[in-house]
Amino acid sequence: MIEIKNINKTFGENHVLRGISAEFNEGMCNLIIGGSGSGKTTLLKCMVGLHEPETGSVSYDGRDFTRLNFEARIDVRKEIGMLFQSSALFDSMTVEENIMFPLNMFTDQNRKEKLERVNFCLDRVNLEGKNKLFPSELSGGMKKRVGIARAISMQPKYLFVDEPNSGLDPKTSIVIDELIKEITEEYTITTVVVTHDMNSVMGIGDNIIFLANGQKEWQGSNKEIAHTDNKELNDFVFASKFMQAAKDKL
Ligand SMILES: Nc1ncnc2c1ncn2[C@@H]1O[C@H](COP(=O)(O)OP(=O)(O)OP(=O)(O)O)[C@@H](O)[C@H]1O
Repeated sequence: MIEIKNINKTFGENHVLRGISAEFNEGMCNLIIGGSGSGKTTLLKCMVGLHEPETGSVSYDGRDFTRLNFEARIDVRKEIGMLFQSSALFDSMTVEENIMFPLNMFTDQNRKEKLERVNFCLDRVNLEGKNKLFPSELSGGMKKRVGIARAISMQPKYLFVDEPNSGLDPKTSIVIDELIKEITEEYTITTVVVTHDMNSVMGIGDNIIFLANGQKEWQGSNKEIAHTDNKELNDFVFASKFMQAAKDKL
């Protein structure tokens, strides 16, 4: 479980996060949603240490990341898998080399062991045999799957995913969402996903944190969201006539 308490983050005069507290549960897809500029990515970056919040704590199963020294932070980082926007694959490396990268960085496994892990992860995301392809030879959905394979290569306890569906068609988006959910449940990972995608919210939102005006406006599950009387959340999630009509039928 990851627990954040009273996170405040400013950029100059811009007070982006205002006292955010929340819990992110193990074996669940925990979603951070909110309008553009509401601070979703900033919160994600504060949680993994890419931004330092001015106040607050980020606790990984009882270990307060914000108060750990450099070496202790590296130990926690080794337990974190990340898939950030555009998959962030290294273009000059093959699929195999991309997935092996964290293993080269953080383990002393021999080449055979690393290759076995790469092949296991590739199988897991249904890309067996694609080892020698370069990112330029992959579709957007395949790139995301390679990103997921790399993110799980170190058998993470925590998985952070920023906009997994950006640039994907609706069908491929669902495949990626389902893969994230399966992996989360199968390996009991605490997964945190930043998303704009309302299909994702309704499909995999076990625990949803809604940000508005720099604050946590609402927290609940996809089952609860349809019956919320929170006006801001309602306006955000069911903004389109189509979504409103779908809600009315629930
Ligand atoms: N490194 C930075 N320096 C200065 N301001 C920043 C920085 N990163 C984010 N911001 C500001 O913080 C605010 C929140 O940005 P953030 O990217 O977290 O929002 P978001 O909810 O993820 O938006 P989107 O959905 O559009 O990606 C914005 O006003 C943005 O300009």
